[in-house]
Amino acid sequence: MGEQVAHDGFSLPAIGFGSYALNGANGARAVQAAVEAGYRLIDSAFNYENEGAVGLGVRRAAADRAGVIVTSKLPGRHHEREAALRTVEESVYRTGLDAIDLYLIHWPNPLTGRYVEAWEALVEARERGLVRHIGVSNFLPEHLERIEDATGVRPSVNQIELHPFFPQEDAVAYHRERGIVTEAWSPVGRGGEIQRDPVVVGIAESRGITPVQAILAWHVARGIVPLPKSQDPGRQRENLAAGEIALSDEETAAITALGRSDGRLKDQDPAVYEEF
Ligand SMILES: NC(=O)C1=CN([C@@H]2O[C@H](COP(=O)(O)OP(=O)(O)OC[C@H]3O[C@@H](n4cnc5c(N)ncnc54)[C@H](OP(=O)(O)O)[C@@H]3O)[C@@H](O)[C@H]2O)C=CC1
Ligand SMILES: O=C(O)C(=O)[C@@H](O)[C@H](O)C(=O)CO
Repeated sequence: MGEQVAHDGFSLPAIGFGSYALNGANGARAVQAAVEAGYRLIDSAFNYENEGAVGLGVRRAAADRAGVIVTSKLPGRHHEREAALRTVEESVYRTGLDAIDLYLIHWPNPLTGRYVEAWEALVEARERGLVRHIGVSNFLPEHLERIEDATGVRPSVNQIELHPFFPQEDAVAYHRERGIVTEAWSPVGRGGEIQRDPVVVGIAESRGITPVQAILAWHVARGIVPLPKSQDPGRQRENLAAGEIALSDEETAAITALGRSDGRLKDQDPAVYEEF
């Protein structure tokens, strides 16, 4: 249930796995457990310094590597063409895999203003076979339009901050019209206050599911691919199972209504934020 297909036919599972702060031996164990639990989309980034742990976890898992979509992301300091291509090559090397399945520009860094060059480099990396699919993260519509106008290539995915306090209705509608799959980062609000919200708790109790499952089912109902991170195999399974829960339109609308104008977790507005 809930698989999402991009304009180019690239298909993503209903729920993926986040890996921020899963590093070293513990990180590799957590990723291996996630793949063995059934996750088929793993998120990572050059900046997380865990592409090695992610690759090792995927390779160790008792699963068909070909069915697992491994993602990484290009950091802001490497948007220049040569640096970008070197970084992608290094990412592939660190994973120990033949290629990376999905590679994103991590942040547009619009003040520096080299994201079109970075996109051209990702198009080239795909042509060279270093990566299979390309996309972006934290891009606003103006950034999406600029890269497509410059290259004729539309990203398959845009990964953005998205959780009940920040439901991003306009961005989700914009992506849907263009066949760009929306992935949600910090989909359960980094495990904070959202889980105790009375609306979320009420829906969870009425269905006999956990608050985190109610939140993840809300993403799935909206056609969004959430990327929950958990180091714990039990919570990993709990989160993945939320892909089978179908919320009603009323329940989905009630959670969307929790959105706040100041709902971002941190001061990271992609219109001005620059990430190294
Ligand atoms: N593109 C971008 O700019 C960004 C991308 N990301 C990506 O998105 C992923 C997810 O976002 P992240 O910021 O990690 O936050 P999440 O919203 O995934 O929350 C993770 C936190 O929630 C806890 N948690 C997970 N599942 C449960 C559960 N079932 N019950 C209770 N607590 C739970 C985890 O604890 P525990 O591990 O102990 O279970 C952890 O503390 C990242 O890991 C990263 O891959 C994140 C930020 C920015
Ligand atoms: O984790 C990521 O992908 C980031 O881009 C970070 O900037 C993240 O948003 C963060 O807040 C790390 O503390």
